[in-house]
Amino acid sequence: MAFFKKLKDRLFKSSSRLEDGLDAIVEEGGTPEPDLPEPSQPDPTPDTTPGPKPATVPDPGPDTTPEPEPETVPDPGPSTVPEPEPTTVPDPKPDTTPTPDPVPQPDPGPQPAPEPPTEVPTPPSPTPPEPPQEIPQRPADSPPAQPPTEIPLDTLPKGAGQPKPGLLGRLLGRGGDAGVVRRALDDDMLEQLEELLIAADMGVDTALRVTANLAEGRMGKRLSTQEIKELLAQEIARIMEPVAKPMPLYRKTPQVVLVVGVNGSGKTTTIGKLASQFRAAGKSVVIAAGDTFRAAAVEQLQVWGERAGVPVLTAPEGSDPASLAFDAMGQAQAEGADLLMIDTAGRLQNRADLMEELAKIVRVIRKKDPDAPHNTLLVLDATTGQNALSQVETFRKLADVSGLVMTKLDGTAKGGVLVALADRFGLPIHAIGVGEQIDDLAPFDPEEFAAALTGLEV
Ligand SMILES: Nc1nc2c(ncn2[C@@H]2O[C@H](COP(=O)(O)OP(=O)(O)OP(=O)(O)O)[C@@H](O)[C@H]2O)c(=O)[nH]1
Repeated sequence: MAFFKKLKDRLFKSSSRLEDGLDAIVEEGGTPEPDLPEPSQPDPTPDTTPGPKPATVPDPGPDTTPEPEPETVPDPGPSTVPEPEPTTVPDPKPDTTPTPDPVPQPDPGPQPAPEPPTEVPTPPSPTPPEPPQEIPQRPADSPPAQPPTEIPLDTLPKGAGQPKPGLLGRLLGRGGDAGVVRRALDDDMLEQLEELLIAADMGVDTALRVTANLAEGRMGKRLSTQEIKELLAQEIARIMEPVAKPMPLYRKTPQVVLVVGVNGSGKTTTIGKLASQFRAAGKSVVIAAGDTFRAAAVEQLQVWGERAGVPVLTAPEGSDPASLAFDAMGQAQAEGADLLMIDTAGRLQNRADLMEELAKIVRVIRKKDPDAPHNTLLVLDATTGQNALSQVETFRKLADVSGLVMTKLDGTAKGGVLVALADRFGLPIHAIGVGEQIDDLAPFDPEEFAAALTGLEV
């Protein structure tokens, strides 16, 4: 609960925008009601059909998952989805050098994990090559240095997130504090709600979908701000649920995590935060400072490496990032590191160069492990709002993006963009950045997020 409060505080700008807007909408045509509001149930009024809106609306499922989403994998446990390792990355001829490393057996095996003391869910995974474990993400304040292998995130505000049993009941059943202002849901109000969600950067399609779902069966019903918040949170959580997936950890090491994103999106910071969490979970980590063209970026990464207690491999300014990645891979293998995190440049001004640079890094590390990189994380800055959508499109063309991290959700009124991203791309959201400190990377919990975004008290 404490963590939820922190998240809610951090998402203040987004939630207050929604909250203020909702108040204004409800007050505009609403009237205070004394005690019991709308008796709830089967309102005889024949308004079961959600009015004119739904027609416009894309309908819950059409393009939610535009691309096949490699998640063929059987979902083991809580939030472990393995992610089938796309291995699709553009690399026509990976084996310029033979180097047939001893390690790379496909290992389809779903065997139970021997190493972690705690229960590793290790599902019977038919498809994926590796049975991933769990991401070590932990709540900001959990103690470091045990190898929990299980995501401590469940220790968090579960209550906050769970579909609260009485939610609908409360919505429809009571909730009538004296003097609560309610407004009957009509087309005008729906339109205002759509506009509000669009203004919160949810995007047009998603805003339409959310309001249509909210309207279904409720046209003509009188709703208060609080009730609308609850309904919105419910809808948002429903959209986010499928993408809330921690970054999978594979047993095969070193697991290579390529981190991509435009300059300033928070790659370095996120690498530092992740490295710190992995370390806290008992994993050994090596970082490669792959943006060799910017000395400042390298220095910053070194600072984060120090904070996280993780070595940072660098190369002379202007040298070939692929060559650094290759060396780093060698070192990570030699040291028996669990994870190798590779920072990359984010220059989008010249996509051809960047694409070639990323492709070369991939080509080169595959000489040492044909399955690498095992994760390609795209780091997005929430303050860019809708621009994040085009960044995803661009980077998916440049690299085989396997998951997202959204940074700077604190201090922006554009938190709704995460909903748009989930709705549009269906890419796993591994974590969210809610500040500049090392602990300010939170696992992504859809219900907490939805509640925080809508300003719902939990
Ligand atoms: N408020 C806030 N600031 C963040 C967050 N994540 C990163 N930042 C800040 O964003 C700025 C850019 O972060 P970097 O990690 O340097 O971004 P980068 O993508 O590595 O940028 P380059 O090194 O230029 O490629 C820094 O000032 C960070 O402190 C976050 O979650 N919240």
